[in-house]
Amino acid sequence: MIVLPAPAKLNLFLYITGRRNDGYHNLQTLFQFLDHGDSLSFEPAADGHLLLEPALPGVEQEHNLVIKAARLLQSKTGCTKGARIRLTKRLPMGGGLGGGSSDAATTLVALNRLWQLGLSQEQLARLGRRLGADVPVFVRGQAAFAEGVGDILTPAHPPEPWYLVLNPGIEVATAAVFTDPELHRASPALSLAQRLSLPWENDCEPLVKKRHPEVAKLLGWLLEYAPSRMTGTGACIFATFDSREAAENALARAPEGSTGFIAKGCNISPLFTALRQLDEPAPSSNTAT
Ligand SMILES: C[C@](O)(CO)[C@H](O)COP(=O)(O)OP(=O)(O)OC[C@H]1O[C@@H](n2ccc(N)nc2=O)[C@H](O)[C@@H]1O
Ligand SMILES: Nc1ncnc2c1ncn2[C@@H]1O[C@H](COP(=O)(O)OP(=O)(O)OP(=O)(O)O)[C@@H](O)[C@H]1O
Repeated sequence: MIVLPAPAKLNLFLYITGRRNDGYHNLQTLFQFLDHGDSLSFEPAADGHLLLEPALPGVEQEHNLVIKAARLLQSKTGCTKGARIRLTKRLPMGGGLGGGSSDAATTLVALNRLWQLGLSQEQLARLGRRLGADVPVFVRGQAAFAEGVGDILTPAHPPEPWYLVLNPGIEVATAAVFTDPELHRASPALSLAQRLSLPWENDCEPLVKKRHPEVAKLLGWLLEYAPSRMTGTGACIFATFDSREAAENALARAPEGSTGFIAKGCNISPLFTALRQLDEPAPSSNTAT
C-alpha cells in the first residue's frame, strides 16, 4: 500500500489574457503548493476493478476525478490491474484550491508507480491535461508560472511564506465564473519578470466579490490583517504572514461562518517530497553507535 498527499495550490496571481475558440481562456498565473491537502492510499488489486472509498457527497463515483484518472491510465496503457483507493478529503470543493485536480494528479502518479507502467512525467502531465487545466502543475510538482490554459509551465521560485486560507463556506463553480459576461478577460500578456515586479492580483476577484458578497465581506475583514487575495475562481481567500503565530492570531479571530487553516507555501510539491521519502532506503537498524 502507498499513502500519498494531494496538496492544495494557491494562484498567487491570476490574469486572464483572452478567450479561446475552444471555450477555455488563456491565463497567466503563478502556482504555489501548500503543505496542507487531501490524502490518498492505494492498494493494488489483481483484477481491473477500481474501488474508491468513501464517496464524495454530491459527486457520482464515475465523475470523481480519482476514478477518472485511474480509468484514463488503464485505457491509455491497456493495464488490466485494479486498485482499492481511500480518499481523505480535507480541501473544500469549489474552493479554488485545486483539490479535485490534485487528487487526480496524485492518482496518476501513484498508479503509474503501483502498476509499474513506466510513463514519464511528461506523459502523465499530458494525460492529466485531459482531466483538468490544473492537473499538469500538480503532476510536475514544481511551483510555476503558467500560461496557455494553465498548462504551459515555467518553474518559478516565489517566497514561501505562511498563509492563512479562509473559506467563506460557499462553493464557486469555476465554469460559472469563466462564462460570466462581466469577467475581465483582457489583461496584457507580460513576461514573468514583469508580472513578478507588478502588484499581484486576480482578475476573477472583482466579479466573484460582486456575485458572492460573502467573499467580499470576508476579504475586507482579512485585509485588515495582511495582504490578501482570492485563489483561482474562489471561494477561498488567503493572506500572507511572516510567521505561523501571526497567521494563528488572525485565524483565532476569523468571523463566524468562515473556516480556515494555516499552511506553509512550498515550491516543491509535498507529493514529491513524499515520493522521495518512499525511495530513500530505510535507515539500517544495526549501525554502530
Ligand atoms: C482557474 C484555475 O483555478 C486557475 O488555477 C484553473 O485554471 C481551473 O482549472 P480546473 O478546475 O482544472 O479547470 P477545468 O476543470 O479544466 O475547467 C473548468 C471550466 O473552467 C473554464 N476554464 C478553465 C480553465 C481555463 N484556463 N479557462 C477556462 O475557461 C472552462 O469553462 C471549464 O469548463
Ligand atoms: N476528487 C474530487 N475532489 C473534489 N472535487 C471533485 C473530485 N472529483 C470530482 N470533483 C468535482 O469537481 C468540482 C471542482 O472541485 P475542486 O475541489 O477541484 O474545485 P476548485 O478547488 O475550485 O478547483 P480549481 O481551483 O481547480 O478550479 C467539484 O465541485 C466536484 O463536483
